[in-house]
Amino acid sequence: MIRLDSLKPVPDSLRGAIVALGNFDGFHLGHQAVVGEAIRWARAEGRPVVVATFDPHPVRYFAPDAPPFRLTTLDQRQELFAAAGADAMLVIHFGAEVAGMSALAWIEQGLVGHLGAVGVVTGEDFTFGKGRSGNAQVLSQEGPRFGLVARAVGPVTLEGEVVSSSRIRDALKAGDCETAARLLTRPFAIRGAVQHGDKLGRTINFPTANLDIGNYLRPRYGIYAVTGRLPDGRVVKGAANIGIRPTFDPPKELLEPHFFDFSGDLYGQEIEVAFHHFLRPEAKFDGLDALVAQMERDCDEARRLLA
Ligand SMILES: Cc1cc2nc3c(=O)[nH]c(=O)nc-3n(C[C@H](O)[C@H](O)[C@H](O)COP(=O)(O)O)c2cc1C
Ligand SMILES: Nc1ncnc2c1ncn2[C@@H]1O[C@H](COP(=O)(O)OP(=O)(O)O)[C@@H](O)[C@H]1O
Repeated sequence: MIRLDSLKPVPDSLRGAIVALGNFDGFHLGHQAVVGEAIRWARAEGRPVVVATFDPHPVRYFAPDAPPFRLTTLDQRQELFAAAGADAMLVIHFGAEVAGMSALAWIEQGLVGHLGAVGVVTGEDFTFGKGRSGNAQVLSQEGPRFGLVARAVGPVTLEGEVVSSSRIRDALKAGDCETAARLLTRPFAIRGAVQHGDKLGRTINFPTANLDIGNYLRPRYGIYAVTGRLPDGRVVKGAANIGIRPTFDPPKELLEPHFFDFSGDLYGQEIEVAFHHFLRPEAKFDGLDALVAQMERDCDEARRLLA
């Protein structure tokens, strides 16, 4: 799949596209409905489909000190959009220039001028442009002057409530991976390169692949039943600690999965850890024996839950 950059020209083959405009972090059920509508429309007219996303997230620009909240990285989003059937992902670099563009400039210069789009799909509540003055109604009123047709997709509900990124974040902050997975249609997963740690895990027979949590939303700290996707595509089961490992000094924020029935060198390799079930909060243990005994119970429980 092609990755387009809002600062670079768009290849001719992608002009005349139907664009799904949004942020689509998480690519939850609601996002899937917007992108799905763009894909059906494009297929019917034999046009390419471009899915837009922002980097950094506009909230990061307006509130630089807000705690991390991302549900996916750009790479994860690109794979999800590709699997849904999109032809390209457009990364809109969100800075002072984009933040200051009027809704009309978004339409005329961005969607039509830069991208050459002929159709745009958004969620009914999506806003864009300076002062959030742009929305689905503005797109359908002003777009046709520039040859752009707009469609809006209504909210998707699940279990009686609208699906939203904040609902997913709230679930994850409460350790409720199961709800998050239903709204996302897949488990929340953190991807990263395995780093070197204290080399203590192997001495207690629980090696853990250490990952930085980066800009991801922090799920409730604690121990989880997880699966890991390894670089060769293999999926392995495991138990992971996410948090500051209070038994150890100094405390350090990490995601540390121990995979069952696996041995191998993962250092420097990119893996993805999916969160399936919360087991317990992190605890501070008096000594390694007590910690190891608890880790054995955690692994038993994780195996049972993942069976
Ligand atoms: C399933 C599991 C549960 C763990 N629970 C805790 C815990 O409750 N408290 C804690 O301080 N460390 C806990 N740890 C230990 C640390 O995450 C990690 O294994 C230890 O710091 C050794 O790390 P190393 O990879 O840097 O050698 C747990 C690890 C695993 C795999
Ligand atoms: N079953 C396993 N689960 C996780 N990592 C494993 C496993 N077996 C081997 N490893 C390797 O061992 C490393 C972790 O060993 P550990 O002693 O905890 O060292 P560190 O402190 O550097 O993380 C991982 O990064 C990975 O390369």
